[in-house]
Amino acid sequence: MPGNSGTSMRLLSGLLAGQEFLSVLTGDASLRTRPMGRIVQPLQQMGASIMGRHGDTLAPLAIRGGNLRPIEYDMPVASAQVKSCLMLAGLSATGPTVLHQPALSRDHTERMMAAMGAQVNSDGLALTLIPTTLKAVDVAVPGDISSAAFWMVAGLIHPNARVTITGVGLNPSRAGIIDALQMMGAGDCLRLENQRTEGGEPVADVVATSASLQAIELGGEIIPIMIDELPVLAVAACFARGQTVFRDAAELRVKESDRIETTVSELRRMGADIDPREDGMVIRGVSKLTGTDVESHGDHRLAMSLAVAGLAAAGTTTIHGSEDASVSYPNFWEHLRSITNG
Ligand SMILES: O=C(O)C1=C[C@@H](OP(=O)(O)O)[C@@H](O)[C@H](O)C1
Ligand SMILES: C=C(OP(=O)(O)O)C(=O)O
Repeated sequence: MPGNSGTSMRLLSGLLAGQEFLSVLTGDASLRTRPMGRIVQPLQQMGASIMGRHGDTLAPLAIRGGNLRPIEYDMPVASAQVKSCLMLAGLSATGPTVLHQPALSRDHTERMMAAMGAQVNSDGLALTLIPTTLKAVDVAVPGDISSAAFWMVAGLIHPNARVTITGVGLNPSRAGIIDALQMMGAGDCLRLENQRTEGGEPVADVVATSASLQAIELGGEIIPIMIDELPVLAVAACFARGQTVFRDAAELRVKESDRIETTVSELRRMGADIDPREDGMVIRGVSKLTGTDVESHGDHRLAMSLAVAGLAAAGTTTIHGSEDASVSYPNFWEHLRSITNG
């Protein structure tokens, strides 16, 4: 079955651009609509031969790599996927790769490559990678904060909840959701316990209990460090007092679904007062959501966000396409059952 991971396609393209053989990468209908020009164009500048549909901007991508030139590149989007793709290609270039980022995005690739012996220097928004052969290391992968975010929001918006999520990775380039929930007034209802460092990354247990949240305005540099959490934060905003605004988040339109349109349409079905904006959404808190039939639109994060909305809604919520959750969280429904059964 064709896959659905933009991250895999973009990172693999970077790796394959340095290999002297022909590769063809494709995916499901959603992945074949995701913008690939953002990686194809700089990889072509490095000398890789890449062809794709629609002027080399859409998969399937045919890549014949090898002999890459070093580039200095101004990244038009704050994307960790583009950055990681070019770093992987840069490993086999004939000189240093220099990237200028418009804003910081998650830095797991920088940390992991450095741990594997690569020379990676970050200076503000500029990043330089000197090509090296990586050495193998044992890696402890911390719990994924994007998956944990569903339980944080569930614990905060449910009227009678206490949820503990153990071993959550809190890398500062990923932890925007904690800051956003604190700005919404979560306070002691969202606590970090047993803070420690594992595998070079900050980790803690996160405890979320029922809270009274207030609206916030969110935009600018926090957006790339919590981009995948915006759909579930929209659910939290439905239960907050006042009007929440997300801006500078147009990237949501080019994820597995157009997450601005799909989050708005599905939460509206449940009674949310939510409007789309070109680069975000506006959500006014309501006293309750009501369970009904909703649709995942082939998007794992939407399926799981709707489950969280359903937990706090009155009546039954039926999520069509609930199996999509397995794209990033195969045990999601099992974990949901275990927290609801106490
Ligand atoms: O590097 C990654 O693994 C990811 C980066 C983000 O994409 P962008 O950095 O392109 O926004 C995020 O949305 C995606 O789910 C995973
Ligand atoms: C992993 C995700 O997406 P992608 O398909 O971009 O890898 C995501 O949306 O959380």
